[in-house]
Amino acid sequence: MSKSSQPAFQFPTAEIEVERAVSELRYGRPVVISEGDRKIAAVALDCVAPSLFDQFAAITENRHGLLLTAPRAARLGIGTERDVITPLAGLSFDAASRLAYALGAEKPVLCQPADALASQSAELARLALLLPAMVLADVTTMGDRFAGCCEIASSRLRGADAARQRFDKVVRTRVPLKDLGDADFVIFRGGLAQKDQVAIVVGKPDVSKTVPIRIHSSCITGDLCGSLKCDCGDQLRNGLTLLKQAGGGVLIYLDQEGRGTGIGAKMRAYGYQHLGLDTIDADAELGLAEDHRRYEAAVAMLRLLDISKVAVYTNNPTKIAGLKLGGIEVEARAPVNGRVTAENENYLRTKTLRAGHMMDLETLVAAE
Ligand SMILES: Nc1nc2c(ncn2[C@@H]2O[C@H](COP(=O)(O)OP(=O)(O)OP(=O)(O)O)[C@@H](O)[C@H]2O)c(=O)[nH]1
Ligand SMILES: [Zn+2]
Repeated sequence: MSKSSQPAFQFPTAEIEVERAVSELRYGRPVVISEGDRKIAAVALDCVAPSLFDQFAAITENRHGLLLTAPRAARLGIGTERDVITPLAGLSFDAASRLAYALGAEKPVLCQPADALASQSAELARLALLLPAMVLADVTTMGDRFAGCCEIASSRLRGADAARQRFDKVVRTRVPLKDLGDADFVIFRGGLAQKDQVAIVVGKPDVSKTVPIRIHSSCITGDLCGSLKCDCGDQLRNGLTLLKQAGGGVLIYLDQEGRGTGIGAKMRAYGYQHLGLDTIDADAELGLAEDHRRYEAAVAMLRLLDISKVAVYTNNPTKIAGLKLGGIEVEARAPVNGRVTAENENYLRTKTLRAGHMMDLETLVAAE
């Protein structure tokens, strides 16, 4: 066998490149995103070390800028519906951070619309569960100053989208649950920069018929610790009970802390909620949209469980839309509620009024 035909490891897929770029951002290192001849370098303010931030400024000769996503720009009073970039020349790490996500920051004097390549860097940050506050510089003509950094073509970012629905079933094992009897925990692996996902099969649902399901987004504070700030813990346990009462069903537990923004962003947002902002405005201060969740994983998991027709326990219309988009037939929808408390009432009201959740809050409050 000639040398050139020797077998060799190659990892050419778009999702592997994206996952490497995501990992670099999470370690606080710059990533170069290219399109044709054009290249931008991007580093996430959320986890770059101040010394590397200064180094980035020096290497780009202060020609760096900060991406302000459309929600952040709106909170700063910038009249635009697009992402914008504001110059960072002369600004310290702390000043840039204030501009990126502090409450009450002043509107920057200069900004220009961000192009698609710059906005794509925010998409990478979201995949990395980092704030989309990206420090950017056009490095097209900067030679090999960023040669040591991970580089990804923007087409690879788009090309990786298909991986969001590629999952494998890893293992299915029985777990006895309090008050519910035996359940099967089915673990799935795959997607794009995702942790393992879990489906909990309660009882013995007949997958050839309409299967009762709940799609539940992870909430460490509520599900695990009984936080009173949201209704998640109650919804998780009530959801499992409803599935049992329906004769068996499946709870898909998705790794989507903080509506897909990650626990770090969620805790920053809680800090702003303690100062009076509602759940949506608090996220917008951080540059985040109303909801970052996607449901390809849920669709893939249902398919791997041979389920194509479901009745869903949810109050959230976007979950139903996500399932339908993936070709799952949604035959019915039923509510699943938790206790309304003094601490979560505003949160539930915001979900109803601003995010269109199908909840009759006044009746729930009256029932308390
Ligand atoms: N960003 C953010 N996320 C939150 C906040 N409170 C709760 N969450 C997250 O919101 C999500 C709620 O998940 P679910 O209970 O499955 O969903 P839901 O959108 O309320 O819909 P249903 O419960 O199905 O009606 C979880 O990912 C929580 O971690 C908050 O104040 N900010
Ligand atoms: Zn919660």
